[in-house]
Amino acid sequence: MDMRLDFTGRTALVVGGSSGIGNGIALAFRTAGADVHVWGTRPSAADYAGEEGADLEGLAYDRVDVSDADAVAAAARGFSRLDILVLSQGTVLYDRAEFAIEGFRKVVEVNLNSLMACAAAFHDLLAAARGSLIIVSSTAAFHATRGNPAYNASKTGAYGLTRTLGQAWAGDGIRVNGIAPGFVDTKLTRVTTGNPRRLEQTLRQIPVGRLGTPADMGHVALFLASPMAGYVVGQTISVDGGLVL
Ligand SMILES: NC(=O)c1ccc[n+]([C@@H]2O[C@H](COP(=O)([O-])OP(=O)(O)OC[C@H]3O[C@@H](n4cnc5c(N)ncnc54)[C@H](O)[C@@H]3O)[C@@H](O)[C@H]2O)c1
Ligand SMILES: O=C(O)C(=O)C[C@H](O)[C@H](O)CO
Repeated sequence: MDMRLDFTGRTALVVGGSSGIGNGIALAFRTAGADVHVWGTRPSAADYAGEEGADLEGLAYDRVDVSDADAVAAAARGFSRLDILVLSQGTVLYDRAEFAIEGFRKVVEVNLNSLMACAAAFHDLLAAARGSLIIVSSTAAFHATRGNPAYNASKTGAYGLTRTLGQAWAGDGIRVNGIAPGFVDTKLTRVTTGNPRRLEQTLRQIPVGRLGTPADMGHVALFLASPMAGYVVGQTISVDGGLVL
């Protein structure tokens, strides 16, 4: 039985790893010994300095806009090996902006289309490494959150993509799985957590009675990428304190 969570000598890339959930996942792989790269949207790692939930110490940062598939392919050519790819990029629009087609397209581009761009760009390296791809969707894949048609549809799409790539690429040696976070305290959810009334309503819906943390997501990502999950394919694990129940 191989119960090690030791990723020494492995290379990981976490898209969106410079903040929030992606950062929690990147730090988990860093702690487990991996050589960790992160992609984000700001010009340099220094632009995240001092921001809550952004620890880039020891992580190799590059600015890559993953909604540009050519930029993704070009950046991927800079890698000679990749064992673990985590796709944690995401965005959401408020004030009904997702009901207008421009807003809808913008969100789908980042939350769904870019997943395929990244996965395709790294397929060959992941196959050569018999590696692992982890897609971060959301419990919004399973229940509608008000006012976010593009967010919810893109997350349901991410869930479907995880199953489909899981099936299609298992034979290539790549295990594809997903994490569906519930409600995690990051800047994406500040609109809710920063409002005491909304925060209280949210907490009432979570059986364990607390928000999730990026570290909660990191622990599950380590498991999914490890040999302990060697027979887990195409699955999305809800990591939500019981929210979807
Ligand atoms: N916070 C939650 O409660 C929650 C719940 C469920 C799912 N999620 C999902 O988790 C993921 C991470 O979100 P988060 O909460 O950590 O928020 P976040 O805003 O901290 O993270 C989003 C990340 O995506 C990156 N990103 C956005 N657009 C990009 C682009 N065009 N190119 C490259 N990178 C881009 C950002 O740099 C950022 O690091 C998202 O997919 C989000 O939908 C979050
Ligand atoms: O993915 C989720 O469920 C989130 O919590 C992210 C968003 O903040 C929320 O869905 C928007 O209403």
